[in-house]
Amino acid sequence: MKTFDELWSELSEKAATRPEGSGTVRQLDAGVHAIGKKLVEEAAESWMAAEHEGRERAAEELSQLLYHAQVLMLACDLTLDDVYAHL
Ligand SMILES: N=c1c2ncn([C@@H]3O[C@H](COP(=O)(O)OP(=O)(O)OP(=O)(O)O)[C@@H](O)[C@H]3O)c2ncn1[C@@H]1O[C@H](COP(=O)(O)O)[C@@H](O)[C@H]1O
Repeated sequence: MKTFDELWSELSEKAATRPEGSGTVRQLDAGVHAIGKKLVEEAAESWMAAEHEGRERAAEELSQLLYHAQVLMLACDLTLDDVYAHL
């Protein structure tokens, strides 16, 4: 298990060091359009899971939504503070 902040640190490090085999690096290389599509897909899957598949599946899909939101932030060169400024 990891927190949102821990995941952010891990993904920031991956983006900077670009280790071989990282799915995050692969997605960053695919670009904002591809990452955005993935984010929307995970949002839809979260919605469907919440409405039809129960708490555990909703939690799983929402975790993927958070992951892809962080990847999109990295692709846009945004920091957590940039986003938090709008909360
Ligand atoms: N939390 C996640 C995470 N959540 C979702 N995903 C990605 O999102 C995909 C989930 O999408 P789907 O369920 O739609 O599955 P899928 O359609 O089979 O996936 P794809 O074919 O689109 O890859 C997974 O295959 C992963 O590629 C994640 N990939 C990585 N992480 C974490 O990110 C960290 C860094 O990962 P790497 O960059 O791969 O080392 C690690 O700690 C991981 O735990």
